[in-house]
Amino acid sequence: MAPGTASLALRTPPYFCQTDHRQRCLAQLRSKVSGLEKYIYLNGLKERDFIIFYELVLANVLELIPILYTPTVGDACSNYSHIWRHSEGLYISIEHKGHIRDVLRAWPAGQLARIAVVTDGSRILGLGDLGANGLPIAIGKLDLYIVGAGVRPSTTVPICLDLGTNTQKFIDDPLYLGLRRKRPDTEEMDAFMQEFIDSMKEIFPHLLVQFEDFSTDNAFRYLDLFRTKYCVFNDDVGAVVLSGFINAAKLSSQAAGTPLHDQRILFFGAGSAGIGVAKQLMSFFTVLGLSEEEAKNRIYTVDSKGLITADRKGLQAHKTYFARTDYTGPPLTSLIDIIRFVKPTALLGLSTIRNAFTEEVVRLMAKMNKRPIIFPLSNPVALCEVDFADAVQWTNGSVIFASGSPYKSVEFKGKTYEPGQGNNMYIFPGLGLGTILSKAKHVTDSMVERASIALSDSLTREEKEAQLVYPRLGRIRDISVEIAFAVIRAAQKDGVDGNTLFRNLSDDVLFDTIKSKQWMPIDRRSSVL
Ligand SMILES: NC(=O)c1ccc[n+]([C@@H]2O[C@H](COP(=O)([O-])OP(=O)(O)OC[C@H]3O[C@@H](n4cnc5c(N)ncnc54)[C@H](O)[C@@H]3O)[C@@H](O)[C@H]2O)c1
Ligand SMILES: O=C(O)C[C@H](O)C(=O)O
Ligand SMILES: [Mg+2]
Repeated sequence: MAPGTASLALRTPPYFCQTDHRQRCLAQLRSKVSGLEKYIYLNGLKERDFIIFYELVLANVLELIPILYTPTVGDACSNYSHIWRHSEGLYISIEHKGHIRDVLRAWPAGQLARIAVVTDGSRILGLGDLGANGLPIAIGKLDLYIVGAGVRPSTTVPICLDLGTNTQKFIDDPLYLGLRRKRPDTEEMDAFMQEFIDSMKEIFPHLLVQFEDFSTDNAFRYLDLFRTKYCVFNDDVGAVVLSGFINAAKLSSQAAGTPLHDQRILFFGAGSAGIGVAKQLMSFFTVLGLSEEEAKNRIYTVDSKGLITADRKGLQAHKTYFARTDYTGPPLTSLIDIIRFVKPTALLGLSTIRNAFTEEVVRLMAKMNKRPIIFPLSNPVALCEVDFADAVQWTNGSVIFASGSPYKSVEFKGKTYEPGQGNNMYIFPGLGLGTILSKAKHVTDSMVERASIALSDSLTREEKEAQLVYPRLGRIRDISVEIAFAVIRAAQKDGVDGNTLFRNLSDDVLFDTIKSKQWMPIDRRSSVL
């Protein structure tokens, strides 16, 4: 026997079968009771055998995505310093300032890197400032790119910027993984971010950067500062809601017998997500022929102080655009009073306030609308504005519903109701794939908008008949191809595509080309580096 063979034979049981082992792993996973235990198991499996890991996720998308991603990833982030097992992403600390390049060089992907998700942990989902515990959100998003769009694992770079945290309990936690200091002031942070983005461009020249879960002001500021110079975007200020809203508005207008542009949208929550989504929804009206002013007039925003009006003192910059000038009375603070004033056809929640859409609120929406659109979009589930079963019951089944986090179907009066999931996970995988394949220099507004429209158009006839507003998640890979296709064509139209060869491809050939580029877990060379 050759040296070493005996020990190898001892390591692998003689009748070991890979297919059985997949089933074994699934059984082991399912034997775990809590979501967090399942997350830890999957995380270990990925480290041990990334092929089996991705095979299992691809074969069980509906069961496993909610563990790797929202909502369970929220628990993983909250507890990350305690459940940490091994290094799995890149930490860049504010103490690395001056030599960020060297830290980036240590990541093995180098020139092969195509996509990074970067968080500074300052607003993870609706869970607040989690500091260095934010890394799993970047990993979860990248798993969606891999599973949902077929991006090659070895080209992904999860990054957590460790700039300290303003959450004292983490600073006091002896197991906390990050820097024990408060976050820097704007000047120090801006200088760090500029060096970071310049270094990224130098070390990873072909990289698309997704900013994720930065606190509101920084989310807007860094996107504005960097988006024309680098290939960056932020999916939290974005597109998925437009897709679902287009389909929801068709159903609700049809039921009411009113024109589509009569929709009036009330945003409960006016942070980076609320205002970002509101801006994206402007195009719903402008493509119907309304002017910018008319479109803006159909959107109302609410924050913790009530309906946002232009006469409010000290209004934050990002809230001024939608501030109302048609209300000058005493501040309208109760959601019921606001709904009575606005008479919305659609109520969207991005407030992080659990159960903010009370029975009274939901019943009032149903009284005012034959088919009220209610989208409680705050993540994770524990912060969702209303549960699906309640929304169905309180509207007697008339609600058109989509939430940020997943809900199960419910039975009501002998009928099955299927919820929509208005989560940006439908958009960013395809948007990323299209951007990478077209080698786009920037992510333009129309690339994002086309991604959104492609998603709303992607419903099958059966899904339309079932009155869904989003396609079923099990089809995410095919949906991502449709989105990537639309994104590539939009990049070409805007002249930002670096891969000009795609311009000459017919639609059918481009479609097949995108499909052929999707990574499948059969290629062991594409290990998670
Ligand atoms: N579904 C999705 O795809 C998606 C995408 C992005 C963000 N989100 C979710 O949206 C939520 C908000 O994210 P963000 O970045 O805008 O957070 P944020 O903290 O910046 O904004 C929260 C907003 O809610 C308002 N608010 C807080 N308490 C309120 C109250 N009692 N009444 C009325 N308004 C109140 C705040 O004033 C603020 O305007 C998070 O839970 C996040 O997970 C969902
Ligand atoms: O991460 C998610 O589930 C969606 C979104 O990016 C969020 O911040 O809530
Ligand atoms: Mg996010």
